[in-house]
Amino acid sequence: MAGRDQDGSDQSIPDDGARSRADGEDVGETITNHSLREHGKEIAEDSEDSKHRSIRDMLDDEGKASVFVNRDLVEPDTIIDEERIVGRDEQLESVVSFLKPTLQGNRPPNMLLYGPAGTGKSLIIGAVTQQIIELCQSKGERFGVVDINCQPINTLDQAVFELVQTVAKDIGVDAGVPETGVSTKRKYRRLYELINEHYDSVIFIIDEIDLLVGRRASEEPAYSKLLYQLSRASNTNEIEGQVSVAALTNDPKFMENIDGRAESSFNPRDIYFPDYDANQLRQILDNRRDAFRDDGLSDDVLPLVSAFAAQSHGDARKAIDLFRGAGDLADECGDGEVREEHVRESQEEIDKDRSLKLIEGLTTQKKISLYATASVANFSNWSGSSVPSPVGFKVYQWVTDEIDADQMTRETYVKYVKELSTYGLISTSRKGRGRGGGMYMEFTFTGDPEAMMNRIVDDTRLGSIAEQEALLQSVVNAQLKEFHS
Ligand SMILES: Nc1ncnc2c1ncn2[C@@H]1O[C@H](COP(=O)(O)OP(=O)(O)OP(=O)(O)O)[C@@H](O)[C@H]1O
Repeated sequence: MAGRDQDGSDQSIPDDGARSRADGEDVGETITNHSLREHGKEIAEDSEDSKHRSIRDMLDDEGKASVFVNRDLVEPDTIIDEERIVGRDEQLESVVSFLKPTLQGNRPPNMLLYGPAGTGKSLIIGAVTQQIIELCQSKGERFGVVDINCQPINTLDQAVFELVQTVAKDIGVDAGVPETGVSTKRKYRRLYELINEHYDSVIFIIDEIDLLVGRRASEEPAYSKLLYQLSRASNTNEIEGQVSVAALTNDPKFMENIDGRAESSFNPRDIYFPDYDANQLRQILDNRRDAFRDDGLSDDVLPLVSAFAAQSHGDARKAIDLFRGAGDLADECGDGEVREEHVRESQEEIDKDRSLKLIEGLTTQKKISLYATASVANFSNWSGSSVPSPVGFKVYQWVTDEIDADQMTRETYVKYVKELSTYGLISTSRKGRGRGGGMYMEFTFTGDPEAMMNRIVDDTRLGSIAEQEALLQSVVNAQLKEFHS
């Protein structure tokens, strides 16, 4: 399997010649159930003293030193130094030039930072705003950075409350409004009050903005209302200092779905974050190499981790997770050095874990929602395999009828499927059906939808549906045809 090869260098993943951990060095003699029982008896008969010794022995046994000397550096949320940032000069320069007016007391423009997952959007805006905070502090000015992620948030009201809480936490005061039982208007008022009391100027950073859709599909999306309110708060004097809003999204078409009124008040400067090629990923990892002991990494580890990550759409977060995972595995095995086999095994674990753990933990209704959605992606005769939510919902209704299961509303179905984007199994975007046609969500699977269907079937009573594959396929395509006509 070859990785992306933009400059002709070899980024392919070498064949798996590595031994698995189980057939590696001495793993001890095989212990049968019988010998275990016997062994257990002996232990029970042993004195407290010997038990104590063996625990102490275990605790005292330092084994081989950890491969890490600074594991924090490969934690996804660590704020890294500027020198470790790779390949984002253009984006850094744009964000700096847009936010510079703040330092002169002028209003910076709003911004839309967009691009695939793990491409440094949060990192860049975080790095620049951090410097502005420090520069403002040195001049005795207070620059507030109010940063929220919309992934776990469902409604506008929750988003405004989250903003209040974030500000209150930053300045060390009580939120001053309850989460429920008061109007959204009152929460906005409290937000503005806190900001006016404590900051001279403020930037709102709204991550994963496109996921803040709100509950009702027929209404203006919650993100549109939020952007409208925040970006006009300065013009209406609700916030006295300078205000800027930075929205972060994976959806390149985000602006197509926002309301005209919000579009004109938000009116952002765009900054695009393309995905990384294997060389950039390698450089990103190389700049964090000091997370490991000098002799803690074998030579083939860095190229292999970056080649795997380049295959996962050039996502730096995945590269860093794999780097850390391989190190953890080497530590668990007490190997003292990260080697190719740790990377491969860790990658397998990541792949297996992601979907399996997730599916195991889902409720039946969520499994049915996922199954119906995956079947649309899998059986679609239409170009592309993205799933319009109205089609996914119709197929979900068909499946629930067939297996005689409870049926949720379309809103609940959409909410369930949207949740899966948290795990990177699905990406979501909001689409319009043209003038007067309303909005809908579109789901795209990042992995193989068929593999996902098989896993769900293993685990639920959906087996009877799987046996009617041809019928399901025709239901899917009939619904798609109706939707597209
Ligand atoms: N150019 C880079 N140089 C060094 N590290 C990077 C770079 N880009 C991303 N990273 C690291 O990758 C991880 C993910 O980056 P970040 O959170 O900024 O991505 P994002 O584009 O905001 O992703 P998402 O859309 O999923 O929120 C972080 O740990 C970050 O430090």
